[in-house]
Amino acid sequence: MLQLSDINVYYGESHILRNVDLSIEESQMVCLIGRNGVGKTTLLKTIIGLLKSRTGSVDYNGQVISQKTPDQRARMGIGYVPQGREVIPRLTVKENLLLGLEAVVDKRKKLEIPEEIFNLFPVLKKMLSRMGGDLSGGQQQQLAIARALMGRPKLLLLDEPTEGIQPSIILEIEAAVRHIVETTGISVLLVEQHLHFVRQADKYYAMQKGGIVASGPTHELSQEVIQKFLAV
Ligand SMILES: Nc1ncnc2c1ncn2[C@@H]1O[C@H](COP(=O)(O)OP(=O)(O)OP(=O)(O)O)[C@@H](O)[C@H]1O
Repeated sequence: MLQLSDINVYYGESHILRNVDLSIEESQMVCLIGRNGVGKTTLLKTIIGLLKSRTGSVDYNGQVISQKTPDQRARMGIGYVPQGREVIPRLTVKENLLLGLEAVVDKRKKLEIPEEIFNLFPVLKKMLSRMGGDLSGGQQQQLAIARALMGRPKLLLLDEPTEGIQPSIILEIEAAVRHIVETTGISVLLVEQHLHFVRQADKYYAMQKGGIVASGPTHELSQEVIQKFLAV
């Protein structure tokens, strides 16, 4: 469903991503690991079209999308939950969720929240009229993922969804993401530092200095790779 080939990305003259090849299949959960500053967020931003690659191509569902804008890519089904979540603090939970409908192309779309969203994140149902900014970090993360799902993505990109979140909520988010992959056919590309969450993925890619230096099924993650590329 997604194929990156020979991706090279620069910030000005700084060469950030180097010859990156990466692929994700339908209904697959893939995890990207690596230390701070190696280029993981840059890679996600390249997939959604916020950054352009100088070489290579981004193929999505059999189509080259390298020239498509971020909003076109969102409408094609690429959902993105940025690091830091970007919940709108002065909108209610409901209003934040409805914003996710922007990515839906169907003109008959209804301004309502499907029950599946609340099955995944029950806490949101009780909080619909609360301001986004009044939610805890963990609740905001759940809201941010739910908002992305409102856009009915086929591929969901999650940038460090457990950063700064308490352990019990991390487990809830993990379970919800795994459930999404298993029941909806959505593919997930996850940037993550927690080993337990990483292990939920089917496949991993490890990055160092802007390049992919190791990859494979997560059940084959060696102690050496874990120590080299993960904080925990
Ligand atoms: N807007 C920018 N302008 C210039 N350089 C940038 C910019 N954003 C990031 N960088 C640099 O690009 C490199 C990769 O950053 P990136 O955010 O992709 O790393 P990361 O692996 O996601 O790290 P983290 O886990 O800390 O978010 C870093 O050296 C960073 O300093």
